Amino acid sequence: MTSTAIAIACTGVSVRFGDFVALSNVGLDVATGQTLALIGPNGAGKTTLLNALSGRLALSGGRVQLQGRDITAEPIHRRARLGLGRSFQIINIFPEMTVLENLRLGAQPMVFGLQPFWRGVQAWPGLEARAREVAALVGLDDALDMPAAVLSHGRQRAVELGLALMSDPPVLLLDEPLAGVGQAEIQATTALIERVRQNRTVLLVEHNMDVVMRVADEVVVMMAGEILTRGTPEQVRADARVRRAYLGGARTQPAQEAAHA
Ligand SMILES: Nc1ncnc2c1ncn2[C@@H]1O[C@H](COP(=O)(O)OP(=O)(O)OP(=O)(O)O)[C@@H](O)[C@H]1O
Repeated sequence: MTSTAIAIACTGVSVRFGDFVALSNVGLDVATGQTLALIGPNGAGKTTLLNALSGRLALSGGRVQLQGRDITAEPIHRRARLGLGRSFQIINIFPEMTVLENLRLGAQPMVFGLQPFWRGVQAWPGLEARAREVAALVGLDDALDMPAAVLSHGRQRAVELGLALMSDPPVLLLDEPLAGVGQAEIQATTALIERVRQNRTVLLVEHNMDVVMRVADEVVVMMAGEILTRGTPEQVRADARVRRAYLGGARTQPAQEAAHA
């Protein structure tokens, strides 16, 4: 496999918060076009890994590569400009602004550095058309002028996803896109994730196993800041160590058992 066949990768990544080791020597690669799900008990380090990849956290050690290019030293906005998109576990939109206004803000990474900052994102010529295109993709074309606050939780999730899609990133990190979405909207939000993953590489953190099994090509299991195992959804589901990791809880299970099992 050439380096460009890997969309995003990290090697030897460690992250510490004071004395606490949140990630320990994590290596991961996601093939171009693949949807890889990252699962593991609470506190395993999944969000921390997304933060390490997207540049929100300083690494204590290790390297990150995007499409064959070392981006370890690049700040968040540069990574975004290079094609790395991100959505958040906690919905990160402006509730009082309309769907269209929110989506326009998602174009920021495309505009950043291309024109003087005082002209702002509103002056970008393709903005309106792109916002409408994305709204249609995420099923919000009927809600463009509504304030985000009046939408259901599932549709607010769609706005959040839409923001990340405005720059059409080839590589997308999704942090629990179903968090807080009620049972009635799980199907629609899952269908949206399936649509969004077409023609791009996705690294998805998700607790809903049915959804993981449905959308992921492969699954990586994390525990206590390390990678426990990786395999197809079926392989991971059948893995006794994975069941033990979940039953044992986040940081109560010794990492050594997993590593040497
Ligand atoms: N900024 C921080 N300062 C101190 N500790 C942190 C910080 N961020 C995360 N942690 C700790 O690092 C560990 C990993 O957290 P992380 O959020 O990455 O876990 P997670 O696998 O995403 O869990 P969840 O499934 O609950 O979202 C946890 O013990 C958490 O308390």
